[in-house]
Amino acid sequence: MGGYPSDEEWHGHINNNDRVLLKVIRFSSPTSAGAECIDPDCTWVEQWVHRAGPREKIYFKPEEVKAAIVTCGGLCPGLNDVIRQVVITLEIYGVKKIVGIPFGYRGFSDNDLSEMPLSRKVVQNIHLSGGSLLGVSRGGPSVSDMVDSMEERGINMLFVLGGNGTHAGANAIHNECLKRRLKVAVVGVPKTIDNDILLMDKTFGFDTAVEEAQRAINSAYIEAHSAYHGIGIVKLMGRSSGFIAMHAALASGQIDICLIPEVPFHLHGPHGVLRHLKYLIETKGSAVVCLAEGAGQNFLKKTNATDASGNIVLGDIGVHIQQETKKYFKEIGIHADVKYIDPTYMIRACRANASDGILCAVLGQNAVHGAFAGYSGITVGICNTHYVYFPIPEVISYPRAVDPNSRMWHRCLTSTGQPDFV
Ligand SMILES: Nc1ncnc2c1ncn2[C@@H]1O[C@H](COP(=O)(O)OP(=O)(O)O)[C@@H](O)[C@H]1O
Ligand SMILES: O=P(O)(O)OC[C@H]1O[C@](O)(COP(=O)(O)O)[C@@H](O)[C@@H]1O
Ligand SMILES: [Mg+2]
Repeated sequence: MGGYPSDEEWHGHINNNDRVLLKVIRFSSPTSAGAECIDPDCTWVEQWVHRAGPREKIYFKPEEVKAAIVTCGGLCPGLNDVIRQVVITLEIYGVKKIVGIPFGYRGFSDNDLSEMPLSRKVVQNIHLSGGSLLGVSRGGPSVSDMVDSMEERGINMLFVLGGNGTHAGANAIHNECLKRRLKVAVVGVPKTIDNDILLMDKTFGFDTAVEEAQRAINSAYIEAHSAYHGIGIVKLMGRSSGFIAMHAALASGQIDICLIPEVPFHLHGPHGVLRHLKYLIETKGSAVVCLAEGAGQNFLKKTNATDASGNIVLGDIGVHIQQETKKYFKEIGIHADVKYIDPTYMIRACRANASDGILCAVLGQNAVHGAFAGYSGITVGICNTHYVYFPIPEVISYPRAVDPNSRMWHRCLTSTGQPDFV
């Protein structure tokens, strides 16, 4: 009757052969919306990944583990939640030596930066604020220098929180450890506010970003709607993919034009954005535009500048569209009150919302389970609502992008009512 089940009845461990399907729709025809078929019969191809979670047999003795956590790239809501959960889970396994590497990969080589001892006490409340307790950075030392540093410090478990670039680094560290025959587990937790990592339902921080983006959109809407012929332009993050812009446009229901890097558009001409803005001003009296920062880069002068990680430094498309809009309305002799909002760093610095908080907690726990299971060169994620381990190279082979033929983009177009701008 009730009570706690005995150990024999408590099936709390994940079997090493448990699998999660990558694709769960059996398309009946290549003409079905969103169909991905290898032949006209849409033959079923089973693709799967390992299920994440605690294993009965563990590969490391907790007392022999020195675990390190590093956070790299740009900020993203939820970094502290993941750090916190990794530390707490490591302690539950019995690990005593847990450290944070300060300021991303740079912390491995910069002698002025000492590692930060971590414990439940240190991390207990860190999720209550945004940012990263450990700090972040772009660029940093060579892979062999990082592995030298890990050897010197005796680190045999490394948890790497970051995006595509960070994961390329993590995979290179994993390969270097293999080459040196080091018994080290390198486990990633994908951090990308842009949601541009392949095969995952979503990455942590994305939900929060969309929620915060909506606030900026709402302000732009109120400004535009309250002004005579008001036009609000909101720039959102998304270097190469427009997920935040697309989702925020859909969520807010206040966007008339959504521009993303994946979908080319004209500004001028009969089918251009500006002509549609004129139509909106004439028919609705105001308009709100949201755009991902990587959209319309073809309109801006290329500088060939890169940041310390090698990412191309983008021009400000928001400012460009604001200027072109002002010029256009002046030329056609129609009054327009154009306001531009760039909330990007305000969005990125937020603490995670409840849904991301839960995702971060589960990912953090599963990262530790994965390392103890003996996996390395893997990253944790959510796939078709189940938590899984992905091989790193599979998820970073190219950045995930919005498919302009996808149902989600068409849902967004239905919501905004915008035409094609080409
Ligand atoms: N191809 C790569 N191989 C190894 N390390 C990389 C690679 N690309 C980026 N990095 C390193 O990963 C870290 C984060 O990369 P960055 O592109 O800034 O952010 P993100 O991981 O969010 O994409 C930086 O320290 C950078 O030097
Ligand atoms: O100003 P920073 O720190 O270079 O960050 C800006 C970039 O950060 C991003 O949000 C993505 O950062 P990550 O690649 O680190 O996830 C981009 O959309 C944006 O271009
Ligand atoms: Mg990157």
